[in-house]
Amino acid sequence: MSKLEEVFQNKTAFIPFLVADDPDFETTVQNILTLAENGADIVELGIPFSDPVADGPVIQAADLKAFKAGVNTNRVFEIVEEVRKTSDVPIVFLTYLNIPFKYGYDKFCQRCQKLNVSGLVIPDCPLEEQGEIRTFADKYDVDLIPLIAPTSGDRIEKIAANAKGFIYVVSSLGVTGVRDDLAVQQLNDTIQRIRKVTDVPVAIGFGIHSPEQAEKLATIADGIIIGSAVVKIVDAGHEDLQNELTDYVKNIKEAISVKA
Ligand SMILES: O=P(O)(O)OC[C@@H](O)[C@@H](O)c1c[nH]c2ccccc12
Repeated sequence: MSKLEEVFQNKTAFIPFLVADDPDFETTVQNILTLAENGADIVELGIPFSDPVADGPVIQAADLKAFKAGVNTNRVFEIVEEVRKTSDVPIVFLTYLNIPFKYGYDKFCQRCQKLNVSGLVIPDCPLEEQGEIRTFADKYDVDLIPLIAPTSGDRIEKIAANAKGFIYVVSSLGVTGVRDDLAVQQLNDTIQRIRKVTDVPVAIGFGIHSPEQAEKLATIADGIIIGSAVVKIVDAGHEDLQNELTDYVKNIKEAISVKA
């Protein structure tokens, strides 16, 4: 069982998402630590990319802030390095394929291993195109987290059977961002198909923001991923940001712990 898979043992994992360097280096480090200390089981850290095709307005705006702050891949690794001085919280990167490609797959995955970054979510890299990066991800024990979308159809079993770490089930079509109407029954059907071919944990993301939604989804999934709603709190930039994040994580954590 991979390190990430172990995180899901006996609990529903909460996986909040942040954009690295939004709005700056220090705040990102502090935000990760606050999320970790108050219940985040895995932190998904986005490496900003200039053409984030799967991202909605909230995350795109956060990416722009990070670019203004001067973000680049090395700096994202330095953020993790800083976090590692005080925290072992599991971290996965969300990034588009061009970022590790330009950095060099070997060097990128090696640095992930060194900093204990356990997985990569790469929305523009379908299973069929993983070839090259997979060689290095395997070499350095970094899990490539596959995405399964409502459009995955016949490919669900094949994607699931090849998965390590966890499987990211995308709740709805379109781009990232808060939604009120999630098709729980349809998601459950997808998850049942996945469970027939693998024991790898399944986490749901896209559109989730409220404790009520999280609670409902926790009855069918092993993990809950929340991005835009967390990024919105960060980008409001209130002085008591750390308290706001703390309250948010605690509420979600509590909601998903009362699993039926
Ligand atoms: O923002 P949302 O709707 O809560 O969705 C999660 C999400 O932000 C995070 O996992 C993510 C950020 N960018 C992505 C691109 C593709 C898939 C997933 C993501």
